[in-house]
Amino acid sequence: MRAVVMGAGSWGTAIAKVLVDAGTDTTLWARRPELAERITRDHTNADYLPGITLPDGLSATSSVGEAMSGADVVVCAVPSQSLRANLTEWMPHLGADTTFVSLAKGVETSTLLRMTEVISEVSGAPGDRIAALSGPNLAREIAEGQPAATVIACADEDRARDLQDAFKTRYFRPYTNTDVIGCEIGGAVKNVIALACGMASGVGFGQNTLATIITRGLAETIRLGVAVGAQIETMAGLAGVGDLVATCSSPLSRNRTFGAHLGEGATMQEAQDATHGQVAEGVKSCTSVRALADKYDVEMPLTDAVHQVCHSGLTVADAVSSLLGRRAKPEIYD
Ligand SMILES: NC(=O)c1ccc[n+]([C@@H]2O[C@H](COP(=O)([O-])OP(=O)(O)OC[C@H]3O[C@@H](n4cnc5c(N)ncnc54)[C@H](O)[C@@H]3O)[C@@H](O)[C@H]2O)c1
Ligand SMILES: O=P(O)(O)OC[C@H](O)CO
Repeated sequence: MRAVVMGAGSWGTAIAKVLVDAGTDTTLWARRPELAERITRDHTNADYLPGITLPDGLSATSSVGEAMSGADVVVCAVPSQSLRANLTEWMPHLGADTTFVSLAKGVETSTLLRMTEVISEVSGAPGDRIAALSGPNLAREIAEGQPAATVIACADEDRARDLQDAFKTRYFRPYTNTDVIGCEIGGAVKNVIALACGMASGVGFGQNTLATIITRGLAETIRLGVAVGAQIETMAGLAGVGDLVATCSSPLSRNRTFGAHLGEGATMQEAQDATHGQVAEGVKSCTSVRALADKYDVEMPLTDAVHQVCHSGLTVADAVSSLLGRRAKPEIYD
């Protein structure tokens, strides 16, 4: 198997390292030629993973044709909202039987499609050739070789098992799952909930508040997931609660950090500037997740509050009052 990872940000670079460590022949594509040169020459990606030494066997290129030549597996590691445009540019270089692996955690704002649906629409590939990889996987920790697990979800179980072999190392343990919808909804919604946790922590609230947001965030994830066809067990797994807990708890999370800036009183622009060009997917996906919830008539008050803070000028303090002022109800309801 030969893999190409398209996108040399923090997760693309970390997952390329995983693939090489797993013994899979892998090339990394970077948009900027100078970054590709530095990765190949110095075995570092100082822009995204400073201090991490990349394997000697990993080379990078900024040529799409060179990167994709002979690749059986194309790993899509660009942000959700730019996946469609990137994939359209890559199309002339794709092989006929390519397997796609989506790493992006988001829902397209213009169409409300999940990332595997975008890949299918643009490439024409059937769903059984498209997998999603998702789990509690903060890029830096994985790049450091800290033990973690993930989920590789694909409708074709044999293909998922082949990918499991291609990504499995002594520190990175992929599980297979056929519930692609559940994995993608879990990954998209947790970014929005991590923004809420960051806001709470920025305001100065402690662990009770965080646990409340995580747990009620999981309830929102499950309600939306079930409505769009996901299995509840997936949301209780690594790509659901696992990723939710990791992202909502870690200062390494860009989404949580973005929310913390807002909670501390920063403007959206100031919070954006503080990301140094790295993507906090939930900022855009709160709009599409909320629209998806509206479409399926699912109640998602935390998502709604995050959306209003990010896009309608609601203050974090007013968001808290509004959430706590909602009518009383049972914990579990349809
Ligand atoms: N970083 C993580 O810990 C992590 C872990 C799991 C999943 N993810 C997901 O992986 C996806 C990629 O995230 P990342 O962490 O690598 O992001 P990043 O911000 O570190 O890097 C994004 C990469 O995409 C490129 N890029 C940015 N905008 C682009 C555009 N318009 N067109 C083409 N390329 C563009 C950048 O140059 C960079 O190489 C996101 O959906 C994210 O949610 C990230
Ligand atoms: O840094 P974030 O907030 O994009 O989260 C990274 C990963 O998705 C965690 O699994």
